[in-house]
Amino acid sequence: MRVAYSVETVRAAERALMARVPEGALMQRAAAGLAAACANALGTGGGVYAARVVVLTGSGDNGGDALYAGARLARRGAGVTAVLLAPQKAHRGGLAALRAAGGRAVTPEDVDAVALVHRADLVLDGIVGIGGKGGLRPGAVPLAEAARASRAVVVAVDLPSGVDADTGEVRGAAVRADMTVTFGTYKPGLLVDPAAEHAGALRLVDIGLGPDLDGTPPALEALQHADVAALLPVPDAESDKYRRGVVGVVAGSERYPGAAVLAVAGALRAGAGAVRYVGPGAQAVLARFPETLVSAGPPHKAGRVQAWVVGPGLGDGPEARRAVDDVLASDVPVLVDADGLRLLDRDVVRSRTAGTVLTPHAGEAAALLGVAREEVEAARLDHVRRLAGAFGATALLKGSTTLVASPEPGVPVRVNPTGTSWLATAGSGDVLSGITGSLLAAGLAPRDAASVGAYLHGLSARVAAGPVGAPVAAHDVAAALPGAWRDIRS
Ligand SMILES: NC(=O)C1=CN([C@@H]2O[C@H](COP(=O)(O)OP(=O)(O)OC[C@H]3O[C@@H](n4cnc5c(N)ncnc54)[C@H](OP(=O)(O)O)[C@@H]3O)[C@@H](O)[C@H]2O)[C@@H](O)CC1
Ligand SMILES: Nc1ncnc2c1ncn2[C@@H]1O[C@H](COP(=O)(O)OP(=O)(O)O)[C@@H](O)[C@H]1O
Ligand SMILES: [K+]
Repeated sequence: MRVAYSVETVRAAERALMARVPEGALMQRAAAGLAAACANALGTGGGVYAARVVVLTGSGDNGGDALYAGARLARRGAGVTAVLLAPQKAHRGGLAALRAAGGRAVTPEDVDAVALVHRADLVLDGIVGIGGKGGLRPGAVPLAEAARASRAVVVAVDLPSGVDADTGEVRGAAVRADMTVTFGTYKPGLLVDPAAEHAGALRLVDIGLGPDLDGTPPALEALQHADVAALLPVPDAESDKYRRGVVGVVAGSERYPGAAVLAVAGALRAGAGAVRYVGPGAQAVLARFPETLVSAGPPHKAGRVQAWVVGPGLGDGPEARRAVDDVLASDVPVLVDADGLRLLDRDVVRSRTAGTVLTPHAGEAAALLGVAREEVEAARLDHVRRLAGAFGATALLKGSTTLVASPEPGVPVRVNPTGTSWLATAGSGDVLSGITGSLLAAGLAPRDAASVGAYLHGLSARVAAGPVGAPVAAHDVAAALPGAWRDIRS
């Protein structure tokens, strides 16, 4: 499991650890790891010796880390120039170390710092770290832009400056890095868009914070293969189709029978023993998947299921509304997606005794919360938590980083690491509903079903897109599910 802690927790752990280690030790650990990562990055170009390194230096310890790392690179023969954005407040020890190693320090008033950045092989972004508030200040903006436009490798120190460490929001200008070297633990902003997009590849440097973080719940978790393998419902000798779970799918309409086919396609390959389909798309479903158990009539007359999926392609007529109400009145877990989300009654969801999973994209989440879509996209973490709290349900917010929040406060939000933008294709959300519903029917808790569902879905899309990447259609994602399972279990 990859985890990320809030700034408050990081600060508390740092204080506890600092009391036990010599002064400055943590910064030296950070700088050593940072310099090694930079040397590595330069190694793939011309190497450290004679490389042109520019250190963008702010007023705090983030700049201190960058200056000490610059000193280490200077000792190995790099030409290192620190551009001091707040000369009076630049980290004294770091500055002295850089100068002693043969590096120099300048200010944007003395030199054309933008030109320096343009000529650099590597730019270290030590403007601001976890002490930052808001976007970059005006003086730093041209330098960040120059770094992006140059052919230099841009390495962010702890965080890309200008992004919010706790929320993943980017309110204003921010550095765009090729790589972020972060210390002690991941910060939520490194894993959640839009901030995560600014971070590039992530490297975590161990500075010994682990024991002081243990015992505090992280803000975010990202499942990895081993975690998912332990949660996948694998049949054993005692299993039969009913014990593996039956998932009911209420999806599709005369107008959109394809949504039914795609949701069933996901459900059939995600672990339940059988799939029941209820709705007007039965013919299309059976033509594609003869193993589906179809029925006409209301969902509650369809026979026993262990979980329902309701909503994809359902439309919003009276039949659709009745189907949503019927399913929500059941005492088994229910996943509500797409059109189903428009037909929801918040109080009905809140009063359910079995689990409910809501799977909106940003636009649907915005409608459920009564805010603008752009606000949801800008502050995904905040809105997925609000959605879960408001509906007393597990919320899975789809998009560039898919997030899963539980209604209980204090439970870490799960962020899906397997997503790929090849998934941005019509109908792929229907497949995700089927997968996640199937996992619910197989007995996974709502939060696990949603996060394992998103993981399998993203991985299947990657498998389908292939190592180089190529367009995939939603049914390709469903067809690639067995490959993703095998990859996780091997
Ligand atoms: N935690 C750990 O275990 C370890 C942490 N370590 C390192 O320390 C870093 C945190 O250092 P920190 O506390 O000195 O804060 P930091 O981010 O340098 O900001 C300082 C000042 O910047 C300013 N400022 C604010 N917003 C701004 C903006 N948008 N744009 C520009 N400037 C802005 C504001 O000062 P002001 O100018 O307002 O006086 C603020 O006070 C951390 O990220 C990591 O790199 C490691 O050494 C090892 C162990
Ligand atoms: N830029 C992106 N990067 C990664 N995944 C994405 C991106 N855009 C969309 N997705 C994923 O694609 C799926 C689209 O689902 P949805 O919006 O419901 O579409 P549809 O209704 O057409 O099925 C979701 O799983 C979502 O997380
Ligand atoms: K930084």
